[in-house]
Formats: sequence, structure tokens, C-alpha cells
Amino acid sequence: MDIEIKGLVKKYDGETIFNGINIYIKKGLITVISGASGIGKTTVLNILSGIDSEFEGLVCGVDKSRVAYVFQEPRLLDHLTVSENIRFVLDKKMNGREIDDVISKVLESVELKKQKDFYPAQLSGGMKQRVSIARAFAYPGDLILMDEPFSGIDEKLKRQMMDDIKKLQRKQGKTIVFVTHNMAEADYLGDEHYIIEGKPSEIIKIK
Ligand SMILES: Nc1ncnc2c1ncn2[C@@H]1O[C@H](COP(=O)(O)OP(=O)(O)OP(=O)(O)O)[C@@H](O)[C@H]1O
Repeated sequence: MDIEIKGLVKKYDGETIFNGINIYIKKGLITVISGASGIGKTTVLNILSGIDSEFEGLVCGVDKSRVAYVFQEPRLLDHLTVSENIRFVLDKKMNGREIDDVISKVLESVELKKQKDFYPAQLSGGMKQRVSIARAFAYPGDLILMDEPFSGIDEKLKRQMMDDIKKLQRKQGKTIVFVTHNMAEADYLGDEHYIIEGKPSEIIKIK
């Protein structure tokens, strides 16, 4: 099902961030939302995921129990290994053999199979973020929200990670909403691309 945000009005402490914007997110595609720092990108993701319910307008087509999030920082559990960090979000959602299979496939896609028994402290920043991307794709959901996941990652690795995301997304057909301030990332990754600008913010579809 496609996702639609209709007539979104969002205020923080009386300050209007959005004054009636509309966003259409097509199922099974990567939609990028770009814009300057502080413009309201994370706010849109929080509204989509249901973290933020204080707004006016409509959000249609999101099953909140089936949303995975990749944040700016990896947010792994330090006392669990790479595969345990992924297993943790899959427990009770699938059976044991299925879980092993899913973990092995996603770790292969992000080239971290050899590190499956490492703890986060034994990984580089980029590797940790690849684990959190793998975890989001392993999660049995329809929608993945990504909030500037490449902060502090060099250009070469970033390109590889964008290719991994595209590959996994094409294979699984999940819907991705990806937020960034970086136009090159937006251009490379997005099937569809919205830009947020102005105050209160307008949203413009450029692709
Ligand atoms: N909980 C909050 N209370 C008050 N103001 C907030 C709150 N969260 C965000 N804001 C304000 O709303 C605006 C939009 O914030 P948001 O985090 O959505 O922007 P962003 O585009 O994701 O920025 P960045 O790229 O820096 O993460 C900012 O001016 C911010 O200061």
C-alpha cells in the first residue's frame, strides 16, 4: 500500500514547522526527503513512524508495528554480538531456523558475515552502521525509515553502502523513506525525491 501524508500541520511550542504539506510515498520504492538542517526532516519520519502523534492532518498506509528505523548513529546493544543484535529484533516474529537464515542473508549483503560473532566494540563506525542497516532489512516490516545514516562515513564506503541498500531494497521490495541534507546522496539513491524548504516549510517534488 502506498503511504500518504495529507494536509500536515506541525507546530512546536507555537512555532509552525509545516502548514498543510502533502507527501505521497510509493510502495516498494526509495523516496528521499532532503533539505537543510533544522527544516523538519526528522519530524516527518517521527510522524510516519508514530513516535510523534501531536500533529494535524492525515497519515494513511502505515502499519506502525511493521516499521524499522535506521538512525544517524548505529544504536547497537554493546553486550550483544553482531548476529545477536539482529536476532534481538526478530525474536518472537519468526521461528529459529528462519531467523538464522535471515541473519545470514542480510549479513552477506552488507559483507559482514565474517564478523557475525564480533561485539560492537570490535567494529569500525562504518561496520556498526552496516549492522544497523542489515538489522532494518532483516526486520519483518514493509517500511524502513533512514535518518541521515551516513554521517561520518567516507565517500567510498558511503557509495558501497548506498549500493547495498539499493540491492537489498530491490530484492525485498520494501518501501524506504531516506532523509538527508546531502543532494548527491539524494540523487544517487532516490527513485523519488522531495525537497523541504522555507519557513513554514514547503515540500517540492523534484523527481
Ligand atoms: N521536540 C521538539 N521541541 C521543540 N522544537 C523541536 C523539537 N524537535 C524539533 N524541533 C524543531 O523543529 C525544527 C525541525 O526539526 P527536525 O529535527 O525535524 O529537522 P531536521 O531537518 O531533521 O534537522 P537535522 O538535519 O539537523 O536533523 C527545528 O527547528 C527544531 O529545532
